[in-house]
Amino acid sequence: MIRAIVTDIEGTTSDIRFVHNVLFPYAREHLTHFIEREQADPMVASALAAVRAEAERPDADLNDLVEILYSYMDQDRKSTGLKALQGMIWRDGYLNGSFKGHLYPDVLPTLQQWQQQGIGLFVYSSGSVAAQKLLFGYSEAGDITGLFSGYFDTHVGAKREVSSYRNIADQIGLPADALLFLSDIHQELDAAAEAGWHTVQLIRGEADTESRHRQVTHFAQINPETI
Ligand SMILES: CSCCC(=O)C(=O)COP(=O)(O)O
Ligand SMILES: [Mg+2]
Repeated sequence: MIRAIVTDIEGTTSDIRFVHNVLFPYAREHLTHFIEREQADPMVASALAAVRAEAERPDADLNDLVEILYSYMDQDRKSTGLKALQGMIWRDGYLNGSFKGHLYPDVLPTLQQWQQQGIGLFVYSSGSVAAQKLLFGYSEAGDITGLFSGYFDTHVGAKREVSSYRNIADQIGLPADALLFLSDIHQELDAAAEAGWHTVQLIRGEADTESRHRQVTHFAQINPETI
């Protein structure tokens, strides 16, 4: 029996184009000024230290860090330091009304239904937990963070690693076969399935012919009671 559902964001609850055409360019545009302005903030300093460590460039100055971060953004590298900084930059964009978090229309009513059924709801994204809370806190449907019991980011591990799903199951405190992971990326679902989770793939765009996971186009097609 499914007792908790963990959902990806990009391509699952929200349009990949919102992330790639709105969020990522906003972070890119404001990165240099943000780092110059906020470098003394302990959370910014900690994220910059993480980037120096990841790049194995302990002596990198601000110019070097901007160059490294631009290259990570070009590669869409799921760097924990970059993701922390992007989340902090997006905060300004949400607060000043530059954008709201995109949600597919089927997402909110189905999450509400699952919550009423007593199913725990969680998020797992490469975006930082702070960025996840912003997207759902300033979503097109208003603040829906109350639906979620917890959030996970790359601090538990990368999304294609089996150990990440074991870590999440430990933190939620449920056995793997009581957990359902929703994602658009079959490699992430492969890792979750190897950890013993149930999986469903969201196909919001083109079909994925390489996938061995059950595929749906909307959340409303998923009935946790029959999984
Ligand atoms: C919190 S929305 C931004 C998501 C993000 O930054 C990202 O890189 C999405 O990556 P994912 O592995 O979750 O598809
Ligand atoms: Mg995704």
